[in-house]
Amino acid sequence: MKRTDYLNWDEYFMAVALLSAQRSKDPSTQVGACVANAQNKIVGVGYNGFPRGCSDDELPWDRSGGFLDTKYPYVCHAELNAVLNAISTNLQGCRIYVGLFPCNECTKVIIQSGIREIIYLSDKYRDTDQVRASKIMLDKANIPYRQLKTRMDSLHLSFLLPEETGR
Ligand SMILES: O=c1[nH]c(=O)n([C@H]2C[C@H](O)[C@@H](COP(=O)(O)O)O2)cc1CO
Ligand SMILES: [Zn+2]
Repeated sequence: MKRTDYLNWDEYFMAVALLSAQRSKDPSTQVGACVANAQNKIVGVGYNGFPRGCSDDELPWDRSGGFLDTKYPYVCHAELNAVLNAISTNLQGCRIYVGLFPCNECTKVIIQSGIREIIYLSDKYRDTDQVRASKIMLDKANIPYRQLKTRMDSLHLSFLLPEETGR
């Protein structure tokens, strides 16, 4: 009898996005993204972080203050990193799984890369003009977006060996 509680594809790619988010140093919002192609192969992952060579210890993670004293001008969003880290710049027919609804800047990157669907978890910034602009562009470009519906609230990973957990 095969297992019945295995992850479906949507859950699997979202879990990869959430795992990637655990790499983020942002103290307030950790975002991960995972790009899967039509064959259900992962072709890119990313999380929010400062550009390569820009030290996490020198740039600020603050949310408020003068613009240059906050993270906002510097941080690369998870979706941008996932697309840039992808094995090809042509992501025609791919889906992107992301923990947070993409902002307008990432939406432009997503559309231009050829991604054809967005699956997200949180839409906590839905009342911002950035997210409104995202949805205007996605609707015009005929790129569907949907919130992931899943049976599970959480997923447990253990680094213990099976013999150590007694399972
Ligand atoms: O789609 C997104 N992808 C993404 O990676 N981010 C990042 C940028 C910031 O590091 C963080 C948002 O920070 P905050 O929630 O503190 O404003 O999440 C933010 C968004 C939504 O704007
Ligand atoms: Zn963004």
